[in-house]
Amino acid sequence: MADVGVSAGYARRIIMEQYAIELDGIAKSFAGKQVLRDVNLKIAPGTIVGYIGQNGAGKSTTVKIILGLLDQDAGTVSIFGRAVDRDDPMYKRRIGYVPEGADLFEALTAREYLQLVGQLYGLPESEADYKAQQLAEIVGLGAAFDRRIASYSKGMRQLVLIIASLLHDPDILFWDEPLNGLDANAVLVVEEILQELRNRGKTIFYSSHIMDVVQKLSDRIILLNAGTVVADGPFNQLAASPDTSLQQLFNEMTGFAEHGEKAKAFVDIVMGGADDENAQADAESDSE
Ligand SMILES: Nc1ncnc2c1ncn2[C@@H]1O[C@H](COP(=O)(O)OP(=O)(O)OP(=O)(O)O)[C@@H](O)[C@H]1O
Repeated sequence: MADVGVSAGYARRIIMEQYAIELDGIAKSFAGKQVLRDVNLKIAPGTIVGYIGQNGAGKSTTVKIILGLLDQDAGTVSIFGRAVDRDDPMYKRRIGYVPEGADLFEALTAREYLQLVGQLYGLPESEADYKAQQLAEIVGLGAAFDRRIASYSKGMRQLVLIIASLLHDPDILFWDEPLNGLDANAVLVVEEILQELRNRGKTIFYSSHIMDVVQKLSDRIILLNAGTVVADGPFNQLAASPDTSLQQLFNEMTGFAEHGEKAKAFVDIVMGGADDENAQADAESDSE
């Protein structure tokens, strides 16, 4: 029976790790304005979660609270069954983050930047360097690896951020608009990487405004509207019919149906009061 302790410990670990991310009653206000209200989520490991919502819905605020970058006003956050502790190195090592439009150190080369990031995550310099270079070569950054980031295009910078988020082999990834600036081929590679990571048990919390990609990639979609979760589930369970797109669902759930009218009013103003001219022309033809 010598192995009973090991088995019990293992079983306990499995139970503790039942959820990669758990939010319980999260609330947050800024200057009296409530941005998140009673957000409750339980996310199993090995899931791609598409976290969507209109501008200002509270997506980044949620992610910053999970990452320990912001304090919530109420509620608890647990990562693999442990309450968030920003001083706990285990916690940091299990998480990778691609922030939207992050500033990179322009004066550094990709090699120098990624070595630095790797070391911050506790990797030995030589290991960080070797791993970063291999990853860079696969995504087509090999030739530019020793060039300063200042000379990089938007898509190349995005690839550097993606590599930086993965160097330490985290278990949970927070990716905010990860496909920003990538060309069509790079998009395909990154989408495949995402699915491969999920297939190997990683949990991906994916925020994007590109609805067809979220629909295609996500195992579970969470729609936040004005700080409240208004839809949560696999897309095929949320959609009213097989013909419904996530874009339609999004418009419906966020109460937005006037995109056509808004576009027309906008272009009318761009073109110098076309409506006024049309109204005048109509009035003239009526009086004839
Ligand atoms: N540090 C802050 N101080 C004051 N208000 C803030 C702060 N951070 C966010 N907010 C406000 O909280 C609300 C939610 O912002 P958040 O960035 O979480 O939205 P989001 O869903 O990520 O939007 P987007 O899709 O535009 O990135 C917005 O009204 C924003 O102005």
